[in-house]
Amino acid sequence: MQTLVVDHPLASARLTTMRDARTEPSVFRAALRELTLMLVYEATRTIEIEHYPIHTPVARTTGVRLGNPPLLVPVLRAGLGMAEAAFGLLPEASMGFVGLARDEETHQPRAYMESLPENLTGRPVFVLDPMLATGGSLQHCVGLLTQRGATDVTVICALAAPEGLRRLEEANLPIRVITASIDERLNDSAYIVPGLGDAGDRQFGAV
Ligand SMILES: O=P(O)(O)OC[C@H]1O[C@H](OP(=O)(O)OP(=O)(O)O)[C@H](O)[C@@H]1O
Ligand SMILES: O=c1cc[nH]c(=O)[nH]1
Ligand SMILES: [Mg+2]
Repeated sequence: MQTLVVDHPLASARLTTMRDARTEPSVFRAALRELTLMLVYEATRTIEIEHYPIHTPVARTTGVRLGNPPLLVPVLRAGLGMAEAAFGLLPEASMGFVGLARDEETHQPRAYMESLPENLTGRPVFVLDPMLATGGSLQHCVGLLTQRGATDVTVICALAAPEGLRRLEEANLPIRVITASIDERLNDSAYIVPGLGDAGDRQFGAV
């Protein structure tokens, strides 16, 4: 499994805003949107392109467009805060949705929503979720994608825990992970340390 840490100063500054417990939800959402732009920019560096002829006002030249736009899959709720930014950079993309909520006691993901194309053979997929903690939620989500034939999955997250990365690595999934930070560890409640708390609650309020 390939893991890319985007440790750009602008990314680190947005992440710091998100980590700070004093940050208001509206500011947290803006920082996540801007961080997502940077992560998606890196994720698309090697995306398939095709060349085609165009005319500028001055001359003929060769242009570039995406050859095989990805399916974007935000993981609800917290991944919703990344959806608009990713779609903005990739207007040619389509979007599917997966809803998962982690049980507070067992830390296992409970699936409550799934809206995905039947066949993902040959289609790149970008999964959007700010948090990779135990890795259970993303392992479940990637499982839904590989069952449909996906073999090229990029997981884009703001923060990852070493434990979750290890779990995904051991599951031998066809994925690469792009994140702004690999934090220290998980605590006894399976929260990332130092982390940023509950990414869903920080954006939308506690439910
Ligand atoms: O790696 P894991 O241990 O599975 O934890 C990560 C998951 O936890 C958070 O979602 P949560 O379950 O809190 O749902 P929410 O987005 O509705 O808050 C987060 O957005 C991930 O989906
Ligand atoms: O630290 C964590 C772990 C799981 N989910 C979150 O939102 N935050
Ligand atoms: Mg949550």
